Amino acid sequence: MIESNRLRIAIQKSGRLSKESQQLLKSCGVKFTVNEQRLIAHADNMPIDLLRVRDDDIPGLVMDGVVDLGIIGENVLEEEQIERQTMSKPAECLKLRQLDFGSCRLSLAVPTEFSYKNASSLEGLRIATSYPNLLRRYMEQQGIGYRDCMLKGSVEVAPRAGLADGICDLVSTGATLEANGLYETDVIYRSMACIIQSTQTQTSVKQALIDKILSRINGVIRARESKYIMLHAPNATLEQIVALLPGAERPTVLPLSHDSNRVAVHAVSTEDLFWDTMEQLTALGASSILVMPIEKMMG
Ligand SMILES: Nc1ncnc2c1ncn2[C@@H]1O[C@H](COP(=O)(O)OP(=O)(O)OP(=O)(O)O)[C@@H](O)[C@H]1O
Ligand SMILES: O=P(O)(O)OC[C@H]1O[C@H](OP(=O)(O)OP(=O)(O)O)[C@H](O)[C@@H]1O
Ligand SMILES: [Mg+2]
Repeated sequence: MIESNRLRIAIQKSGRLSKESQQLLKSCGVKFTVNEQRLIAHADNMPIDLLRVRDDDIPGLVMDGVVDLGIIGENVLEEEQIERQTMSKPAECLKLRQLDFGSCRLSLAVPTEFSYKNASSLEGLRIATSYPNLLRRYMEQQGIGYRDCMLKGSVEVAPRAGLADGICDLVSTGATLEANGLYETDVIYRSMACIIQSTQTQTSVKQALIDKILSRINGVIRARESKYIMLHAPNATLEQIVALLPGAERPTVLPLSHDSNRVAVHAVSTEDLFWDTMEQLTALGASSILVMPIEKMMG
């Protein structure tokens, strides 16, 4: 690790993970301003530096101990790990936790006119991908021989351009596949963003700061997944109403002034309250139902 008493965190400079990575750190109380031209952003209120890089570089920076933490898609992490293992390079890092964004899957896809039965339909054919290691692992598991066409971008256009017969690329809504006349056949890897730590973090001061950030991330994600619910419930249906609140434990029940037939119920729910549950609550006589976001949670 290059000596520095400031914690270094690598995040994607620009792309699918950059806004949410920055937002997550801001929600954890790290104050910084990003200058689009600059590689490094220094936090004003904590000894933390953010390194803004291509996402492909993040796992290597963490595994080589150049930075302490990184926020990265599990797909890129796993790809780099296999790559480094094959080349006998350091491939160790600690996955601290999965995050709540960057959800996508790595899938095989073929042109709409391709008659596909299973992965063996691709035997001997050429597959374009930016993830040669994850693709190879899957095809080896299936016992299928294929040819690689390594592309860093524009993978979806490869079949139409005559470069490959099929592709192995990231899918979220499927809109990009559809726009390119392709359909998804096999999901080979499901991915979310995650936060990783170098195994070389040296000082206890830095480790304490990492522990603090991680505990705050846990709080931010728990809060994002939770809702604060307030409603008025008739005494007669109180039990049924409380039972309908998703994941709510021990709600607070308060008397209402000038109304002895109803009570106010306040509860923290670990899930969103969906419209159909709201309608069931109303059918049980609940009124003044308020569902509010929670900003922070701890303890
Ligand atoms: N459509 C998507 N929806 C949600 N998450 C996605 C989607 N596509 C990719 N991701 C996740 O975001 C990560 C970054 O995707 P992005 O397309 O920004 O990468 P990139 O083009 O390789 O960027 P870079 O310029 O940093 O190399 C992916 O590795 C994956 O984990
Ligand atoms: O299934 P969809 O919702 O259409 O998403 C999938 C697309 O999203 C990603 O690319 P991105 O848009 O991030 O651009 P990129 O090709 O520059 O990486 C990914 O590489 C796919 O091309
Ligand atoms: Mg990349």
